[in-house]
Amino acid sequence: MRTVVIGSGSWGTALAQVLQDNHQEVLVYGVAEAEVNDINENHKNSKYFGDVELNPELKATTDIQCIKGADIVLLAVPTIAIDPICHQINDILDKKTIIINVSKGFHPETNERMSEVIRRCIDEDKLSSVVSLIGPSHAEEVVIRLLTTIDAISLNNEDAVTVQNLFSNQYLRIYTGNDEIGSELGVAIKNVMAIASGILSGLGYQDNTRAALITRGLQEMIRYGVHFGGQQKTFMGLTGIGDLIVTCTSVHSRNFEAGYQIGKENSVENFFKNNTKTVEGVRTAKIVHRVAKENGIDMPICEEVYQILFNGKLPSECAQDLMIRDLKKEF
Ligand SMILES: NC(=O)C1=CN([C@@H]2O[C@H](COP(=O)(O)OP(=O)(O)OC[C@H]3O[C@@H](n4cnc5c(N)ncnc54)[C@H](OP(=O)(O)O)[C@@H]3O)[C@@H](O)[C@H]2O)C=CC1
Ligand SMILES: O=C(CO)COP(=O)(O)O
Repeated sequence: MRTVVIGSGSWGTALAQVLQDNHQEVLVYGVAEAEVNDINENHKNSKYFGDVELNPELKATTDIQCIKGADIVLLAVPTIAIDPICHQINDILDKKTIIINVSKGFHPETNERMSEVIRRCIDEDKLSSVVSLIGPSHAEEVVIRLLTTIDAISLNNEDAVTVQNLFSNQYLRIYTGNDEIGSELGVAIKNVMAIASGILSGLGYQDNTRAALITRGLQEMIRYGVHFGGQQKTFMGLTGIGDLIVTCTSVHSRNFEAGYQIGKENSVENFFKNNTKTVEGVRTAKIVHRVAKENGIDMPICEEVYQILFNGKLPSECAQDLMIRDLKKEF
């Protein structure tokens, strides 16, 4: 099977290398010539991985026409680029293709999940199915082949199994699942929790606070996910608690890192002035705020993150406000 990975950033490069390690036919398409040249000539993607040596067989191109005839197209671009990229590739695809989504978040205007965006933008006769390859996985660790487990989630079990078999190896183990709603909502909302976790660390709170955040954050994810048709058990799996733990506790997480800076400075100003990284939780916080309000879903942690990011509320005040809410039963 021939796979094209769209996006020469961190996750696209790491996942393409998995396929190359598995001796599959794979090519990376990137818009950034510097990243493409770095992969082809130096066998590195220095912008994201410094001196890490990539599999020397891995190749990249800036020619989008390379998707012609591909059996699988893996989209490894930020959520904001999924809609335009799908429209662009829809004009080029010439046969039924499995589209793999790895992005975590929502469409910025329509609030759609990523699988919904892809199904809307790709013609039915060019789409076998959407498979979301998601779970607890920092590219920085996968690229150096540290043991990782994630899910291939799809409404089409056969395609999920195909993706499972293509990507699984000694360092990456793929499970399959079909709860698209629960899984995609879980991996999106955990980014907001990772920002919250970073903020709390930046403010100086320690282990007790982080455990509280992860546990109560999971309850918010379940409340939101079940409201929209996700299965509660999904949130106990890799795309729920698994991804929540890895992003709320890791120095690799850009969402955690953003939150840490905001907490440390007790202000969002410098983050918004200087950030150039993909921090998906920021847009997700805005969407969750809006959708939760419209649907009467209680999301106190997400709401405080929204107030910090978009309403100028002080992080220190938000942390205190969460503690002095009306007392209640845990479940
Ligand atoms: N990194 C990780 O560990 C993981 C990331 N993810 C998710 O994967 C998604 C992609 O993130 P990630 O790889 O980390 O992001 P990066 O910022 O590392 O890379 C994004 C890449 O997409 C490129 N890009 C942006 N817009 C377009 C476009 N319209 N067409 C083609 N390429 C484009 C960027 O190019 P340029 O450099 O020119 O901007 C860059 O090469 C996110 O939703 C993230 O949440 C999921 C799991 C793990
Ligand atoms: O989704 C991720 C790990 O599973 C990556 O997290 P960040 O986007 O916060 O870096």
